[in-house]
Amino acid sequence: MNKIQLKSRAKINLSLDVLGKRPDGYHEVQMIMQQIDLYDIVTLMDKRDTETIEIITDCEYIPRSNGNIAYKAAELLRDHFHISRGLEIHIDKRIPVAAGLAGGSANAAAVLMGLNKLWELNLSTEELMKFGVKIGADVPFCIQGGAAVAEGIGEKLTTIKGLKNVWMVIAKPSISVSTAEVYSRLDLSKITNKPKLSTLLQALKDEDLYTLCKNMVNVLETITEKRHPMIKELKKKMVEYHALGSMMSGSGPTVFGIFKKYEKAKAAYENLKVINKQTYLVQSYSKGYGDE
Ligand SMILES: C[C@@](CO)(OP(=O)(O)O)[C@H](O)COP(=O)(O)OP(=O)(O)OC[C@H]1O[C@@H](n2ccc(N)nc2=O)[C@H](O)[C@@H]1O
Ligand SMILES: Nc1ncnc2c1ncn2[C@@H]1O[C@H](COP(=O)(O)OP(=O)(O)O)[C@@H](O)[C@H]1O
Repeated sequence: MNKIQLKSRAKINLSLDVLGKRPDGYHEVQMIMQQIDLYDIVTLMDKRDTETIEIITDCEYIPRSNGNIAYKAAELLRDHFHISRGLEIHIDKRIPVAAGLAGGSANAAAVLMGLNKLWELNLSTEELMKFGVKIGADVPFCIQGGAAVAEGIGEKLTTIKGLKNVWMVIAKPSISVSTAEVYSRLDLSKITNKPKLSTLLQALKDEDLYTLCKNMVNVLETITEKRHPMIKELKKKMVEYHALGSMMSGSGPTVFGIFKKYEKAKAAYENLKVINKQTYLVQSYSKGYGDE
């Protein structure tokens, strides 16, 4: 095999709580992660006439050098296993960049999963996830896929029953947010509204979208919202267009709305697209990765 193609899916956070700060600067989190069917296409091509790793993409917002996290993922495996072959990584970007949707982490996860096959490394999912966390806190979840409670810095995962084929509208305002900056602005002593994990997990088990939507909380939301009032406006609009609930994903600025019926989601999508260009109509995704 000398070529492999994977869908590299985005995630949203159905809840996000920050429990503390570690000595290394990272934060202890507790969050519900849910993959969605919004994806980049990552193609890996084995190159035997060179030893270089090359990123090929039309997207002007991501690095083509070793600053690209997909490059870092390939470099990590190549150096660890002393692989003396080259690689082309083609990234067809559809997930908005720096959005709180883990697009970069999903690309890195796809590279690790793909190279495991292309270079016949025979690593288990757990082993791939250990390499993944060296690249980014969200990478292990992107390898596992589906839905999970993520703890630690995001790498300790418990698989849960997530949302099955639920319609959502995803709206990314045309502003970029730095995850590191959002975490650094968070004052742990000032968090008043925290998500109730057990209530949310029960709602997911019961497929009770109303209770889920009523109880979704992201403690990073107020931080990003303060700088970008557009987030609050988008959430308000989502609800006006009949979303059962709406929240910011991750460190933002993307806002998602959850809908009971496709028709309502479609109407909200059509309306929001007029005022916010990067708007998507998608379903939640409940399976893991695979060659596609
Ligand atoms: C907020 C979340 C929620 O899913 O997602 P995004 O908004 O990035 O999608 C994650 O916690 C982001 O994970 P990820 O984006 O992979 O983080 P990394 O690249 O490892 O770290 C970027 C920076 O964020 C901060 N960081 C990240 C994770 C964490 N648990 N605590 C932190 O303090 C650190 O300052 C770190 O330098
Ligand atoms: N393959 C990649 N895809 C997306 N962003 C990348 C990639 N490699 C590096 N980056 C950089 O990582 C940062 C965060 O990107 P991304 O993963 O899309 O956002 P988030 O962590 O908010 O979900 C951006 O500034 C981007 O330039």
